[in-house]
Amino acid sequence: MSGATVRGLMLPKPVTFVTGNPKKLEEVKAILGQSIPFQSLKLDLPELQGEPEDISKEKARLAAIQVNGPVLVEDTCLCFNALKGLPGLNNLLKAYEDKSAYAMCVFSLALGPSADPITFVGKTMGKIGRDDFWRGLWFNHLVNHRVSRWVDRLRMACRGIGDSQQEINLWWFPAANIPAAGTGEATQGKIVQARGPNDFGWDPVFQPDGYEQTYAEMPKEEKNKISHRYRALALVKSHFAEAGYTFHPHNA
Ligand SMILES: O=c1nc[nH]c2c1ncn2[C@H]1C[C@H](O)[C@@H](COP(=O)(O)OP(=O)(O)OP(=O)(O)O)O1
Ligand SMILES: [Mg+2]
Repeated sequence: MSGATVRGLMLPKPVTFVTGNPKKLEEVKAILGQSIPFQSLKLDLPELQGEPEDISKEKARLAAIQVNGPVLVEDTCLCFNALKGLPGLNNLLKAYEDKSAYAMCVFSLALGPSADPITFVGKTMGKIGRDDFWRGLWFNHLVNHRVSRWVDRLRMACRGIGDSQQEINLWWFPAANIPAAGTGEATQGKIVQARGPNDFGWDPVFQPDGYEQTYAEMPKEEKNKISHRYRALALVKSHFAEAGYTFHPHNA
């Protein structure tokens, strides 16, 4: 977390949580409850290349300009510990053995269009797939010319389902540039057996430590008690409690 905190600062209006993802919004509502007054807005913000914290901050800057007021945004990724750096053959083979991973959520709060965003990071450790569910590596040679340029952390996204309803395609993308499905810009993919409802990203393939269930198999309330999003929002809440922001009475 960075940036000076001014106690009791009056914000011109309630915070706007900006996202294009309705499932995220659902969770943020459930986790925040009445603790922070916020409204939501669906905007498709461009995601620039870089480290997750920088991507998140940049999203906040762009959102605060559009909203012209205080905004909260988040950027989420699922990261394989074995895939630090590029998923070359060696790292992919390592990932076959070491399925440990973490889900990470980076919230950024920008108090206004010219404010420096403050970030809050939450991580939940776990693993991807389970030995008996692991279907093997799937090398796909849509290798992208950009990968050689971007020796950068890769992000994983989930694009639809595999050959059967029970399988999930996970793809690695350079940095933040997760393209629309079917544009052929992925680097490599993997097929993992899905467990649980398949309606929110990689939830059916991420199993948090200490659980036998994937996020998707857990009751929503349970995920919301241990998730990367929950942990990041706990920091956002304490920031609001410490800062004691007030809201302009005419716009609240
Ligand atoms: O708790 C989660 N459980 C499972 N999957 C998740 C979760 N949270 C994000 N995801 C997925 C959505 C997207 O495929 C990727 C990150 O994308 P990310 O850019 O952060 O979100 P987004 O583009 O869907 O919405 P936004 O408008 O807030 O940027 O991971
Ligand atoms: Mg996005």
